Amino acid sequence: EKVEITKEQRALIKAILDAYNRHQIPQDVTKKLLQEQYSAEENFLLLTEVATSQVQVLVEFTKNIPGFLSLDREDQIALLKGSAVEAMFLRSAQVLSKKMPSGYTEVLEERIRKSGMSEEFMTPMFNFYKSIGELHMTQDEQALLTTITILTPDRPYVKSHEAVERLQETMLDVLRKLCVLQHPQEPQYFARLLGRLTELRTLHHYHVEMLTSWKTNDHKFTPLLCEIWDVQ
Ligand SMILES: CC(C)c1onc(-c2c(Cl)cccc2Cl)c1COc1ccc2c(ccn2Cc2cccc(C(=O)O)c2)c1
Repeated sequence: EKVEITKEQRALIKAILDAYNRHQIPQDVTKKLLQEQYSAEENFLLLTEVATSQVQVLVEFTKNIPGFLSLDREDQIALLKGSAVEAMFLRSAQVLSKKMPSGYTEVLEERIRKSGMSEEFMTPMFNFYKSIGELHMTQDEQALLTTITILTPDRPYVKSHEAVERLQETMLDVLRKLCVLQHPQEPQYFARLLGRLTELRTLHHYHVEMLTSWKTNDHKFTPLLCEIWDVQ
């Protein structure tokens, strides 16, 4: 049947895309990534700074998702805590799969590879980066997929499951239409995007172990990361 995006859905896409593009990591953080010397300690410190800055960017983005601020306050926190890692894996995949002229992505990738993370997490992480890169998502698809990840109703401690589900379904409907209209030659494209969300959950589980192994090697996190990731 003829798929068409309504006026309201176009407004929704615009609001989310504007929010997604407005929030970038501050220049001084990304400049450091290019300039500082290489060592496991320095790489870990820089990535901690990037992650902390990314969480702040994520909070601002989430506040601009239409309907999010109308959710129960405690549910807003539960959704942010539950989705932060997945949203950051998605964001890092989107950034790393873009070949930047400054050689920025290579530097970033190098620092991740040499940040004291064990091999067993490296492989699935870089496979994920590759699988996201192969999708060649448009900006609005990336922004909507991040929004859908944040609005996942079955995160721990979410009380009004239905309210979150309704909001997520609104976004899923828009993304489905976008995929049909923007990838007409790939009828399974939408399903492939949703398959990435499943992969994100696996990475989320790996991440909990990554944090534990960094903790045991006496690595320090910032207060914001400790709060959002329940690290003591
Ligand atoms: C605490 C720290 C060592 C850490 O623990 N787990 C991860 C971690 C890791 Cl190691 C991978 C994926 C997710 C997380 Cl939380 C990290 C490093 O976190 C990040 C977070 C975001 C990242 C990166 C790398 C790239 N990005 C995206 C990015 C970088 C620069 C600019 C912008 C932008 O939007 O302008 C976006 C690392």
